[in-house]
Amino acid sequence: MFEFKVPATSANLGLGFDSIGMAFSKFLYIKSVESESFKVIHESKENFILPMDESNLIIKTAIDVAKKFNKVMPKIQVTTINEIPLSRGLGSSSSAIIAGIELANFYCDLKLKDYDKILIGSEIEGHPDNIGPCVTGGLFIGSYDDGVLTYYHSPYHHFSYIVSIPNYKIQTVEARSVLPDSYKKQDAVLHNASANVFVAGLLNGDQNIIRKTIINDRFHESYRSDLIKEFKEIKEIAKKSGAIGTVMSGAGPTVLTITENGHVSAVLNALKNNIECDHEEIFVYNK
Ligand SMILES: Nc1ncnc2c1ncn2[C@@H]1O[C@H](COP(=O)(O)OP(=O)(O)OP(=O)(O)O)[C@@H](O)[C@H]1O
Ligand SMILES: N[C@@H](CCO)C(=O)O
Repeated sequence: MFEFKVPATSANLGLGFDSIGMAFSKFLYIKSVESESFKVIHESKENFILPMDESNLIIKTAIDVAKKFNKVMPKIQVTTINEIPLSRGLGSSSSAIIAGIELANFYCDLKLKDYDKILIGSEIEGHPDNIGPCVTGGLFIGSYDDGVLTYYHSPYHHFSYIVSIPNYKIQTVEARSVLPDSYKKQDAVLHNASANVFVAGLLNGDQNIIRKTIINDRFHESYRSDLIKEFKEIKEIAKKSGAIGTVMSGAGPTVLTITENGHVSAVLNALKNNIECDHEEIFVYNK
């Protein structure tokens, strides 16, 4: 029997497109035992739509990773309890990929280090911003390009967080298809400069820096705002009630609001009173 959990993650944090992510305390729980065939038992209703055989992303990843190391993945039965909503911008696909990597690592004795797990996961996802914090917890800042991975991570204790989770799904591929192939120099320069300062603010817990820079994304949010009809309104209401900043969580439709500690109730109540979707405080998961 092998049991573990993988956290939800929120990617981008606005300016860190495909690079920054944070782990949060909602989990994909996995229990596995060797079996006569590959089988996935879903204990959470929302996951009943997912495959139960080796075409399931968790099992498929485990088989592929074992193969990559010239091993054969033994047949297992996996039972999942999943608190991470599917296709809502909270990193469900990365949690499934990391679960598959952990299973291959355990059953094939691959002795993978965190770096190896993030590298393999990034190869599959194409970017490390959800995969990274799934493995490290806390705050993750990374870059991945053509097999080269570099990252920084650390536990994170600044600020409080609210997620607003609309009741519809957006597939990441769809949300990426609306992005342009290139950006104007003026936009790229503003985004880059703001992102550099934003990271300094993030690492130092400097809310004034975050307030001023988080609004300067030029890479994805404006292109995706037609897909997330609540985004502009959530942002305005959160700002009026004193929040530090509001961003799309990953590829959406979940929206993430950052507030000062002790100020969550005011923002949460304002959101609950004005916008119809699930709003809840969510906590950073530090390993
Ligand atoms: N627990 C799981 N088991 C098997 N497959 C899963 C699981 N969770 C997610 N998936 C697969 O990942 C897909 C969702 O991936 P997608 O990238 O669209 O959204 P997301 O990862 O939730 O959002 P984001 O990347 O924006 O944070 C599901 O439709 C399913 O195919
Ligand atoms: N950085 C990714 C996260 C979702 O997988 C995106 O915004 O498309």
